Amino acid sequence: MANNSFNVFDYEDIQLIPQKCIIEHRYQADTSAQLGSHTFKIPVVPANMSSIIDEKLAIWLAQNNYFYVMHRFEPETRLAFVQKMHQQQLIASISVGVQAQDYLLIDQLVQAQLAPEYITIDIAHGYAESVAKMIKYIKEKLPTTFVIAGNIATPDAVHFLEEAGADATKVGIGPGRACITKIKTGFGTAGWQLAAIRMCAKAARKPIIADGGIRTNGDIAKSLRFGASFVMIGSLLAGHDENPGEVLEQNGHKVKIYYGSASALQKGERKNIEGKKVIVPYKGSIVDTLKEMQEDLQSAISYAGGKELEDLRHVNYVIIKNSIYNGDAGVINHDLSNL
Ligand SMILES: NC(=O)C1=CN([C@@H]2O[C@H](COP(=O)(O)OP(=O)(O)OC[C@H]3O[C@@H](n4cnc5c(N)ncnc54)[C@H](OP(=O)(O)O)[C@@H]3O)[C@@H](O)[C@H]2O)C=CC1
Ligand SMILES: Nc1nc2c(ncn2[C@@H]2O[C@H](COP(=O)(O)O)[C@@H](O)[C@H]2O)c(=O)[nH]1
Repeated sequence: MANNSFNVFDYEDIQLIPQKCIIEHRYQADTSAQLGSHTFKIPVVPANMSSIIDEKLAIWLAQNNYFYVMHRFEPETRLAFVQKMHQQQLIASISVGVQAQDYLLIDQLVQAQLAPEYITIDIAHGYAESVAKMIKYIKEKLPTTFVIAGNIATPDAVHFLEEAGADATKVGIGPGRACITKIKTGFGTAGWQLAAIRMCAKAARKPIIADGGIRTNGDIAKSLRFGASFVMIGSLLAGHDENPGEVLEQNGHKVKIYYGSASALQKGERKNIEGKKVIVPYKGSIVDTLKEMQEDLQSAISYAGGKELEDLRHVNYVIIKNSIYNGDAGVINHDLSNL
């Protein structure tokens, strides 16, 4: 792929074309999505970031049949977390890196006879031997665990991780709202994330999780159209009562803080910083936001002329650069709350 450039597009450049409706009501559209041996309510997973998810939210998500991935930034709590989830007969889904402590955790899980249903290997540059080695280690020690590996940006990387044994790959380098990778390194899929998903999905033999850059609920349907099986979301699922952190006040408005996993705030030092802190509006309960995501997906399925998520995958589309805000592309915060 070196020295090549591509015709690319992103979420705001695409509109999906409606087909004849075949359902009488939107509630008849089935948004359930399978990953591994479990089926979840919607094909959406909150980002495994410490400003998005904590143990309490993980339990609520699991109890309510949403897929979740716990973050890896309190490494010493992970073993007890898996134990706690299994005691409650809930799915355990955790994150690991590629350091010695992560290998130790796998050994401890084996010793305790605790096999999490899902392990996500979460590192910034996932097209790496270190990730292949960790995939193989998990697959050898915990063969029943579904392994998600990332993050990556290219078909080559998809092949590499699938060859190593990954059950799913996570695509997206730099499109995140709290991300500054593009600015700091010149690399990534920021600005062409949807095209990257398409390229990776065409190459993939296993599910792809589209990670980062989702700014509206319609972007979820678009991700599925271009081959994603699931979508990982940070900023759109930030700012709720259930997200970690206090509700603050700024200029008379309630807000919360959303920060990147590679931000100084997360790392506690200024070393290899590729993330930032973002102030997001306070949005109330995540229950309502997730419900609205499901309703919007049901509506999307109906526009696709279908009755399940699979029907979104075959609709036609048009590419019109920056068209979706009807010429109002200058509106960058995409605040739809007063419509
Ligand atoms: N999706 C995305 O666009 C990005 C996501 N993140 C998230 O931030 C978190 C923390 O990431 P971070 O602390 O930066 O690194 P990681 O924790 O991801 O680093 C994992 C390992 O990879 C090594 N490494 C080699 N090259 C790179 C590279 N270009 N970028 C990062 N690591 C590299 C690191 O070594 P060493 O530290 O010695 O270099 C380290 O041993 C993770 O959760 C990650 O997913 C971060 C950046 C981009
Ligand atoms: N480059 C960075 N990417 C990061 C960082 N922290 C998280 N992330 C990625 O962003 C998505 C969420 O994106 P959003 O657009 O929905 O907000 C998350 O899942 C990670 O992949 C970071 O510090 N730097």
